Order: sequence, then C-alpha cells, then structure tokens
Amino acid sequence: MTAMLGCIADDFTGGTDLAGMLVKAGMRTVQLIGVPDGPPPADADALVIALKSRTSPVEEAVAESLAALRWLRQAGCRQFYFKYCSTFDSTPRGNIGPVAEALMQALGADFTIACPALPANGRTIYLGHLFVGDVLLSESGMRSHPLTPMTDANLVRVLRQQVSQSVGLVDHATVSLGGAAIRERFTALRQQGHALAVVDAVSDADLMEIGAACAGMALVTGGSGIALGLPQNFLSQGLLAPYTVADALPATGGLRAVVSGSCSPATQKQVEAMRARHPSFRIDPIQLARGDDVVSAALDWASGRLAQQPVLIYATATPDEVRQVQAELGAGQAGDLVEKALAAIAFGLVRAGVGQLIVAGGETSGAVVKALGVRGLRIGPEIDPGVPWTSTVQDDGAQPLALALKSGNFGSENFFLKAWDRLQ
Ligand SMILES: Nc1ncnc2c1ncn2[C@@H]1O[C@H](COP(=O)(O)OP(=O)(O)OP(=O)(O)O)[C@@H](O)[C@H]1O
Ligand SMILES: O=C(O)[C@@H](O)C(=O)CO
Repeated sequence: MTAMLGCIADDFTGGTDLAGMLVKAGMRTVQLIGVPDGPPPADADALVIALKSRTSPVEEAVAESLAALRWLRQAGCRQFYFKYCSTFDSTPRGNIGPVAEALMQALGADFTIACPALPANGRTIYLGHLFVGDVLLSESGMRSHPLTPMTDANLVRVLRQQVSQSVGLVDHATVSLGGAAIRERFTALRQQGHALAVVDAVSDADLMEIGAACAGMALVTGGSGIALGLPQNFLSQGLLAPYTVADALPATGGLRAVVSGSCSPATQKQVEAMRARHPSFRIDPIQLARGDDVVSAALDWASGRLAQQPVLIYATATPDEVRQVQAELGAGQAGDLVEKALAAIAFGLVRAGVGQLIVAGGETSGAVVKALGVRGLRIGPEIDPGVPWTSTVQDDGAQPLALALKSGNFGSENFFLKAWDRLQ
C-alpha cells in the first residue's frame, strides 16, 4: 500500500514530533531527512520529510518545500501536511505564510487551515491567540528566541503579515460544535474570500473534530496536534489497516551524550538538571568566532569521561547572554557558528563510540543530523510528549544510532536524566 499522507516539516525536531504523533494515532510512519533521491520506503502510511527551512531565506524554504511536495506526490500521497512549530516560530517575512501559499498554489488548493495547537504541551489557541501554558505566546520565553522572537500572540495578525491572501478565523464557539460545523465554517470563510484560516483548539477533543473536518482537504498546516485527528479519516474510508503501535527499536549500545544548542526555557532547566549530576562542557560562541579550536577541546574533554557516564556539551545560554553574543557577532553568524561546532562535536562523539545521543534544539538537530549523514529515522518509544527515541538509517551503512531530537521547549526538567531508561 502506498503512503497516503505526505508531510513536510520545517525542522528536524518538529519532524520527529509529528512522526511520533502519527505513529501514536495509528499510521505507520517513516521520517526522511531532506528530499530523498530514491524511491519511497515500502509499508508506510505516512511519510515525513524533515527540512531545515524554518529560518532559511524565504525563497530557499519555498523551493525546498516544493521539491519535497513533488517527491511526496510521486510517492502517491493524496493529502499533504505542512508542519511548523507549535509556537508558530517565524518572522514577519515568513517562512510559514510563503511556504503555505506556495504549497497551496502547487496543489491548486483554494483554502487551508493554520493550527499550531498542541494541548499536551500547553499550546492552545483561543480567538486566534496562541497561549503557551498559562501565558500568551508574546509573554512566554518565545519573546526572546535567538532566531524567531515571537512578540505578537495574535496568529491571524501574524499570518496576515506573511501572506498575500486573506486570513480568517474559526473560533472556539464553532470548533466546540464539532466537525460538521467546522466544515461549514470553512465553506463560509472560503465564500467570503479567505484562503487561510487560523483554527482555535484548546483540547485534544477539539483536534479530533478539526481533523474530521479536514477530510479531503488537499493541504493542512499546523503543529503536530492536528495529526491526532487525521488518521481517523483514512480509517473510516477503509484506506488504513488498523495498526497497533510497534515502537520497539533495534537494540543499540554505545556511550551516551547530550548535545544542546537550544536556549529555550525548558532546555535551560534540563541543562541545569544534567549539569548538577554529570560532567558538562560549555561552548562559548565568542571563542568560536575568534577561531579557537573549540571542537577539538570539547572532544578531548569528552574522551576521558564518556566511558564512565553520559556527558553534556552545550551552548545553551540565558537570553541576556545570547543578546550580548548577538550584539557582537550578529544573530545569524552566532547561530551558524554554534550549529556548525555542535554538529562537528556530535560527529566526533559518534566516532568516539557514542551510540545513544540526545540533541536539543531544532536548528541544532538539523545541523547534527546532516553532519552524521542520516537518511531516515525509525520512530521508537516516546520519552516525553513530542519527543520519541528514534533509530537512524544511514547512507554509509553504519550501525544504527539511537537519536532523540528534542524540541527546545519540550520535555520535563529531568529529560536528559531519564531519557536513557526508555531505551532499556
Ligand atoms: N550561546 C548562544 N549564543 C547565541 N546563539 C546561540 C547560543 N547557543 C545556541 N545558539 C543558537 O540558537 C539557535 C537555537 O535554535 P534551536 O532551533 O537549535 O533551538 P530551539 O529554538 O530552542 O529549538 P526548537 O526549534 O526545537 O524549538 C541555534 O541557531 C543555535 O546555534
Ligand atoms: O511543534 C513544536 O513545538 C515542535 O515540534 C517543533 O517544531 C520545535 O522545533
């Protein structure tokens, strides 16, 4: 059976978040790293192509997303899903809006939704406003994100800045009436000339109804939450065999390490918790900019310690520290330097025998996964909502690596300490 749902994720942690959600919701899912050049894998109901396009120049993000769409269409997919962050990470230029519009145009779609809600991780949308836990997006840690600071919680307003077409809202009063009412509202909005609509959702039950209303919609866009409600459509059409989650991974051994380039509040707490119990090495972007060989220093430091216990190598810093570094180097250069260094360190760690690796941060994960030459990921057991262990499929035929790609703001405080237990 060919895959039905073709997904394009704008970063790698987001890709595993979505793939894990689809697996839990009953679809056999394979995550692919970048646009593949070979044929689609057999026996997958859903395919997730993970790109690193969240913060690339708009034209690049659009071109890569369209290439991913072409491949997914050739693979036989009939519905498409553009996955972005549950905190709507973007800038006034994009990339969420321009990519969504380009995909719509390529598919001949005149309407789509935008719904980043993920209640399991505290992301809810009410009257178009995105909440993170009990605060508005603009009052959450996302207001000082190094690359995509989010200073407006009104998603209708944020999306309107990024697109050329009209953006409407499906409010919670409608969503609470269920799938048929939501569908009617889609039709009404379309007739009023809206091409996109932000959809309120405050619970998983809302997401199930939204999913039902999206049956047959060529393109849906959102966080991983709406994946909860889509498989039921394929099931009820008899296109999907009932499937019990098989999330066991092939056994992996090897040493353990955490590489963190996320500066999000959740990661900061997780780094502190790990630092209190395990050896840790801090990467200083200013030293990188000076040309110091920080990568070799980190790997030399790790080599004597890895055999005893998991180690942490991190660039994670507070918003004040990040601001200072960015003032000196520029946000783009600082991010790039840190990503390249952490990717080289992860590569060195794997060569030194690390077989179970956690990477924190979407951009950071993208850089690491590319450096490791990973071609695809099999989805394994969930550590915390939105973060499964995965096992790598690599071009070079290398031994599979257990890899956990942790979104910046996901995971409990002891995530780096407890994650290993899920592998046993
Ligand atoms: N000390 C630092 N100073 C400046 N920039 C940094 C520093 N540490 C990390 N960075 C950069 O900040 C960015 C963090 O983005 P990343 O996507 O990896 O994490 P995140 O946004 O928390 O995760 P997610 O996208 O999964 O929510 C990266 O480009 C990283 O290189
Ligand atoms: O949706 C989320 O919050 C995550 O999957 C993510 O995209 C983080 O980069």
